[in-house]
Amino acid sequence: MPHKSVHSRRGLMLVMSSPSGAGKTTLTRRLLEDDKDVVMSVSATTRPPRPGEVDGKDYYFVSPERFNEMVENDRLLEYATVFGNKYGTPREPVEQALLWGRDVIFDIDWQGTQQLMSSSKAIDLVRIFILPPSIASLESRLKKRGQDSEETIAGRMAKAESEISHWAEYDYVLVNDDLEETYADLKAIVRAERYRRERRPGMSEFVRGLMDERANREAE
Ligand SMILES: Nc1ncnc2c1ncn2[C@@H]1O[C@H](COP(=O)(O)OP(=O)(O)OP(=O)(O)O)[C@@H](O)[C@H]1O
Ligand SMILES: Nc1nc2c(ncn2[C@@H]2O[C@H](COP(=O)(O)O)[C@@H](O)[C@H]2O)c(=O)[nH]1
Repeated sequence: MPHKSVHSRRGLMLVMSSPSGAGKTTLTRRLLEDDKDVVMSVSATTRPPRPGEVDGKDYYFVSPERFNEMVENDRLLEYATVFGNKYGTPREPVEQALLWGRDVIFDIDWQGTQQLMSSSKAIDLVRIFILPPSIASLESRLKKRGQDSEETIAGRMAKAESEISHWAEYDYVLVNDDLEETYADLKAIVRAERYRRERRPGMSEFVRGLMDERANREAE
């Protein structure tokens, strides 16, 4: 049986971005249900909760004053203003999860992704951009979701083009037409990324073991 070092690996930072309504939350939730090695980075936000959203699970819903405090105390890995509200990634839970070799998934916008890229964490990042099959479907998904006012939906649709313009800054681009197909593609990406050589710190030790074994056999 191979030594356990062969299985040790650095956790991934799996970043999901898209225009609002393309489906990143849906895909993220499915992955979290299916794969116990993946944990969610729960963001802090000044936006009010949507019906059914739970504090501490979907977001940490905080006041603008509390958010500013988090920024000043360097408690956020990245933060940005999106659709008029502030959003940010609490630093400590992410660092803790990566230390334990878990993968962390982030539902953040392009500004946050750029900030993570310019930090020391860049080598751990896997950036995935989700596109809708059409602009009409984006709008109908936001309407069908039924959680935002018409005004909010109009605001998000108005920003869709500028969000989409960042697609080329990502490692992978998925067009979320058929949900089952997109989800299968997402799982394939995660599976492959876990095998990247630079994420497998135990591999050198394992290979040294193979060499030693070969030398020992030759000596016998
Ligand atoms: N492939 C799909 N086909 C049809 N509907 C979909 C598909 N993927 C997601 N949806 C639906 O579209 C709506 C928007 O999806 P979701 O909330 O995941 O988007 P989002 O990108 O996270 O948006 P936001 O940035 O506003 O949080 C949801 O009601 C979801 O069920
Ligand atoms: N830069 C960051 N962007 C974030 C974070 N959490 C969420 N988001 C992005 O905001 C919009 C709107 O989200 P919604 O829940 O109000 O629909 C969406 O693009 C998210 O990806 C964050 O911590 N940092």
